[in-house]
Amino acid sequence: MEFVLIAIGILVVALVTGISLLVSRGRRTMRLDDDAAPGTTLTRPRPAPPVDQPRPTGATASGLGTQTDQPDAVVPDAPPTVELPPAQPEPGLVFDTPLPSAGRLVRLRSRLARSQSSLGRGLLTVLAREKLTEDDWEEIEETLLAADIGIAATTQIVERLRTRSMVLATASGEELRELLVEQLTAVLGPDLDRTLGTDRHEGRPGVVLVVGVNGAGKTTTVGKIARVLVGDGKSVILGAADTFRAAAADQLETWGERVGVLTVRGREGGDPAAVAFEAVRTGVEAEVDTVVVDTAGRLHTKSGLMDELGKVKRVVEKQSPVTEVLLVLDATTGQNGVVQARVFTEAVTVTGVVLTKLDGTAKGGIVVRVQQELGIPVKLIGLGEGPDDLAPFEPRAFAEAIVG
Ligand SMILES: Nc1nc2c(ncn2[C@@H]2O[C@H](COP(=O)(O)OP(=O)(O)OP(=O)(O)O)[C@@H](O)[C@H]2O)c(=O)[nH]1
Repeated sequence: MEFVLIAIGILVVALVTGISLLVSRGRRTMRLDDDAAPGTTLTRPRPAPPVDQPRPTGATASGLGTQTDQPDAVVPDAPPTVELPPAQPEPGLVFDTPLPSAGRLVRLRSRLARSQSSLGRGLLTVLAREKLTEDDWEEIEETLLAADIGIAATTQIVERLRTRSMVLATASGEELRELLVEQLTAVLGPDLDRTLGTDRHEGRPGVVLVVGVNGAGKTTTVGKIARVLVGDGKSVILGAADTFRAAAADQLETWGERVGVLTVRGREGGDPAAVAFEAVRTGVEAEVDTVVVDTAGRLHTKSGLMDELGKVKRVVEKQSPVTEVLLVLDATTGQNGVVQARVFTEAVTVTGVVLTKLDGTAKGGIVVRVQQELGIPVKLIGLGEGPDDLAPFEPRAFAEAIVG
C-alpha cells in the first residue's frame, strides 16, 4: 500500500513538472512583441532552423534564412516537429510601434472629407434650399448616383428624405447635416458584422488570406494589416505567397521588418501554396496570434486562379483554419472592380472586403455598391499610401466624414 502511494506521488510530481515545462516553452515563443513600446528593441520570432534541416517546401523564413532553389515539394499532411530554441533579442533593431486601430477612421477623416467634398457639400447645399422642387430632388439623385452609390440606395435615400421634406423646410444646418448622416449610415449596412477574424482559434493562429488583382493595393494592404495588428498588440507572421513577382515579396518583407514581423517567402515562380503552408506552419510553431498571407492575383486564366486560390486555402487548412478571407478592391475602378470581385468570390469564400484608394476617388458610394452587389461587408478602407492609412470601416464615422 505504501509502495502504491509513493508511486502515485512520483507520477503527480512528474505530470506537474511536464506541464510547467510546456507552458514555459510556450511563453518563450508565444508573443513576439510583448515589450512593444516606442523605440524599443523587440524580440524576433525565432532564428531560422539550420540550413540542412529538412523543410517541406522551397519557402524560407525571410530575413532569418537563405532562399533555397529546391523544386516545389509536396506539402505534407503533418508538420515535422521542430525544436524551437528560445527567441533571442537582437540588439540594435528598432521597430515602429503603430497606434491601435480604434479611432483610425476618425483620425483619417480629413482624407475622406477632401475626396468626397462634392458629395457632402452638394447634398447639403440642395437640402438647405427653402422649398425643394422636383429639379432639386433630381439634383440630389444625380449627386448620389455620381458618387457611385447605386440606384437602389439612391432611391432609398431620396424616398426617406422626401418623407421628411416638411422637417427639411424648417431644419437648421446642423439638423440637416444629422438627417443626411443618418440616411447615409442606413445604406452603409450599420448592422453588418465587420469583426476581423484574426484571433487564435482552438490553440492555433488566426489565418487571414488576402486576395485580389495585382495593382489593387494587395501587398500594401497586407503590410498595413500587419501594422494594424501589431498596433493592437498581436503577434504576426506574414506569408509572401504572391510568388509571381520577387519585388512583391521584397515589398512585404520591408513592411514586416518595420514592425518586427517575420515574413516567410519562397523563390520567384515557386508554388504559392507551399509558401502559405510554410508561413502558417511557422506561425503554429511560434504560437503567434495571426498569420497574414498575401496571394497572387495575376494568372493567365480564370480557372487557373480559382484552382490556385482553392489550393492555397486547402493546404493552409491542414495547419490551421482560415479565419478570414479579405478581398482587396481598388475603389477607383468602380463597376470594373465589382466584376473582378465576382471572379474571386467564385474561387474562395470571401468574408470581408478591403476598399483601397478611397482617398483618390470622389466615388465613396462604391462602399454601398460593393456591399449590396456582393453581399460582403467592407471591413477595412485604404485612405492613402502612408503606412498607417488603413482604417477599420465604421458606417457612422464614414457618413460623418463624407458630409463633412
Ligand atoms: N492613394 C492610395 N494608394 C494606395 C492605397 N493602397 C495602395 N496604394 C498604392 O497602390 C499601388 C499598388 O499597390 P500594391 O500593394 O503594390 O498592389 P498589389 O495589388 O499588391 O500588386 P502586387 O504587388 O503586384 O501584387 C502602390 O503604389 C500603393 O502605394 C490607398 O489606400 N491609397
